[in-house]
Amino acid sequence: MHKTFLNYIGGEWQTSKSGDILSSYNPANKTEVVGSVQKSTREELDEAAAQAKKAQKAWRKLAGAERGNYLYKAAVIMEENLEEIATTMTKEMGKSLPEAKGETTRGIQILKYFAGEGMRSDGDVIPSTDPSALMFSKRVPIGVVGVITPWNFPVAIPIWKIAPALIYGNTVILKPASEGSVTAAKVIECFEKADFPAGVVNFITGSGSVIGQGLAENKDVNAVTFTGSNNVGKNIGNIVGARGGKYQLEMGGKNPIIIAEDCDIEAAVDATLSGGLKSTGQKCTCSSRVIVQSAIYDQFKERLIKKAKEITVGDGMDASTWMGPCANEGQFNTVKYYIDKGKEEGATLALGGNQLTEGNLKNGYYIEPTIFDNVTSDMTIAQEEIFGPVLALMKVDTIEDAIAVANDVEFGLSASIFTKISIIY
Ligand SMILES: NC(=O)c1ccc[n+]([C@@H]2O[C@H](COP(=O)([O-])OP(=O)(O)OC[C@H]3O[C@@H](n4cnc5c(N)ncnc54)[C@H](O)[C@@H]3O)[C@@H](O)[C@H]2O)c1
Ligand SMILES: O=CCCC(=O)C(=O)O
Repeated sequence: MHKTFLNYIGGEWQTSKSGDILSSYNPANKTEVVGSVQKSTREELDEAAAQAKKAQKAWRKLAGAERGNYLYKAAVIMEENLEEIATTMTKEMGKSLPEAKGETTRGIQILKYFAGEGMRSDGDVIPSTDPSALMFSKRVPIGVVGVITPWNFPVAIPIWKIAPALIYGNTVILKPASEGSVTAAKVIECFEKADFPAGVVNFITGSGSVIGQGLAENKDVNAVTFTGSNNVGKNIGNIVGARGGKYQLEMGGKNPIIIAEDCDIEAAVDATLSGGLKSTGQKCTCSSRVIVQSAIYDQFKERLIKKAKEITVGDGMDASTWMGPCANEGQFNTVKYYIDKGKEEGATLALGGNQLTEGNLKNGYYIEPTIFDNVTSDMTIAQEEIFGPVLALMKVDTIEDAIAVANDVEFGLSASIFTKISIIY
């Protein structure tokens, strides 16, 4: 029997007056409901903002060390619940259980790090030309911070936004992506158990266009921190900026991995598969453009395909699974769209490209590890973020060409290179 989670506003778990819920389904087993959350209204968001504003007055006055104690306590409670949180994550968005445990551990470490931040220097003394002047900078809270997060890292991303905001005396309202909301609710339960004062940590679920947009528009929300897709992020930045609020946007990527001719090919193959296909390619940092020097192109491609064929695809809860399903139906359809687009535009499908339907796989959103060959920069699959298990192999002659191809996209997020020489560019 699955559980329906409530909003957490002003220190109380509350049912939405809408009477509607949103359910999260297991992408490895489409008919299994992992849990449900509230489909909240704009009025409930306004209430959360008012509560957060009220609570911030006292929260900002606590010593940093005292705020740090709350964060540390939440981290310890999360540690006690690590297994449950990670299992929920795997069931809700499909990443393998070891990856989900790794992410939960990362969230705990981030909380502990920021707990310590309450005892570290929070400013600088700056030399002045006037000997009688004391010039200094000091970090001060902004007020209420709205936190809008995606589904691909449903623990680490909310925490890496919430923890720094809280330690400096801000209060927060978290609105997670619907497809990661049940996992996020379990994290918020740990914050509740850590006894944060009412209104310091608030949690509200619902659609992006109502609750996400509402956070961007609400004047009591002094800053918005967002991670997600480019279009949504740009819209949020415009809305918050227009009302004089502060905003922070972390968005998509189309990241290159350069394979130089002098590299250790086995190490480069392993890194390409891990960087491109772990979490089913659903990372902003996923290295989806594999730029290979022509001298080793065929050798590298052959090794890459051979090892990619060995990848075990399945339910993230199975110990033998290396790669899970796409996180949801929308993402599954997007990946299929880009595979068709790659074929249409003349890239050669060197491996995969199909839905997997054998045995239990038929119940989930599974796509084979997919490798395209002969990809050029003008193709859509070389320019747009796919967010799926699809690698694009691109052949270049020189390192200079490789760097030019690597830079030939509108994105700039992460990049890697496999070589034995130092490159100064
Ligand atoms: N740069 C990074 O650190 C980073 C990290 C993780 C994910 N991402 C990016 O996130 C994307 C995948 O995540 P996603 O599909 O959840 O992204 P998304 O943009 O669809 O959703 C992100 C969040 O925004 C909310 N939202 C949707 N519409 C909104 C609106 N009109 N106004 C306000 N909020 C709205 C969603 O409900 C969700 O909480 C990818 O592009 C990926 O690269 C980036
Ligand atoms: O999806 C974006 C976050 C990427 C990340 O944290 C990672 O690759 O570990």
